[in-house]
Amino acid sequence: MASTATGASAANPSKKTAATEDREVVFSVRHLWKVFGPKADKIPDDTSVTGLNAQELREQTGCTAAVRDVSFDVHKGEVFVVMGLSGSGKSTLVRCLTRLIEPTSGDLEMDGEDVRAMDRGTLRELRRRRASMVFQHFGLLPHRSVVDNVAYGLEIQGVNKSERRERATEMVEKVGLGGLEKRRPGQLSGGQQQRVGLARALAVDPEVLLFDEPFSALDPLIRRDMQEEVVRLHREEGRTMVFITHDLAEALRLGDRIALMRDGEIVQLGTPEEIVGSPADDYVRDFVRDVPREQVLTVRRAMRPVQDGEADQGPALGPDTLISDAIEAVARSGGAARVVDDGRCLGIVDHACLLNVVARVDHRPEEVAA
Ligand SMILES: Nc1ncnc2c1ncn2[C@@H]1O[C@H](COP(=O)(O)OP(=O)(O)OP(=O)(O)O)[C@@H](O)[C@H]1O
Repeated sequence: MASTATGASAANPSKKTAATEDREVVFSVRHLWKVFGPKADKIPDDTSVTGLNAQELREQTGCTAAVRDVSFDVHKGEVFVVMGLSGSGKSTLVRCLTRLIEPTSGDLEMDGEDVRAMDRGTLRELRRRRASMVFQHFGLLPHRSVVDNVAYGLEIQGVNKSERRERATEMVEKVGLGGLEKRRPGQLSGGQQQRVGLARALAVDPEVLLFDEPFSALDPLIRRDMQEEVVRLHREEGRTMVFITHDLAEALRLGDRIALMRDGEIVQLGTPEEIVGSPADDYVRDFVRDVPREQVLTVRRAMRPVQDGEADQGPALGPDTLISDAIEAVARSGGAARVVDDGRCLGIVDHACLLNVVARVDHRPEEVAA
């Protein structure tokens, strides 16, 4: 299946999607392939093998298509999450964006520039200044202090000492490590070390931050802390982020949009609400089966048409109100609530529609009655 940027479910486009569609494109990826193995470059154009599944392809050609005909855009200011099980192609895909791994075929642009045509010098600059990677193993220099580790990227850029000190100190402060500037990495906890890695990536003020499973080695509480840190930084700075994870809860918490990968393909690309509320196939449905829907889906998905006399009664909720909050509002008022946008009543949520969403009954109450 060719994966496209329009792979997002159109059934119930949320506001988030509408907003991101108007945005500037940072990365544009079209029909991207990365094939490992003998004569890899022949695979993408060979229609006698492109239809094979991963195992058949391996058996017949000795090749692995880690990324397989993938197309999508990353919009300015969004958190774009690449999610999938181990071996689904997440790291390969994200490394292809800055050619840390060389794509086999396809088109790849950053800010409208052809990344595949860039020479080594331009690429180096792109990785240093425009698209910084934050790794799981953050690669801190053990004999340098926190602040010198953070300043390292600036040093490579040739920024003078006093300026890099100043910027590094500011970043250390920003990620909540104020007071620990002089410590060495070995004197920090795992979470603190990860913050140093994050501060180092931020110090060069890149247009995009690329995160490769940065928090997977952290214990759950610290991990949650770091996720909140990323959300906070994103909210404050609006920086574009591409975030790899195999953890669905992390993807749902952080992502404006999520690309769900399987065997090198994007099986669905959409907002958390689209992925959870309208899974593209049984694989995705199974993937999201245990997600508490009321904490991801909004009243847009639950509401029913307004009937006579309902448009000005009951509590008013915005269309992006989570089902869990709507349940509370409806329970408190004892009756139905209105979904109101810009003073216009879009629909009604009552006990039955809210229960239907939680119970995964997708038809509307009036259809049940009919
Ligand atoms: N250098 C390589 N040579 C051959 N095959 C490779 C190479 N790198 C990755 N692969 C294969 O490509 C596929 C995708 O790997 P990739 O590391 O991108 O997956 P991932 O989703 O990031 O996995 P994980 O979550 O375990 O890091 C896997 O089948 C992997 O074995």
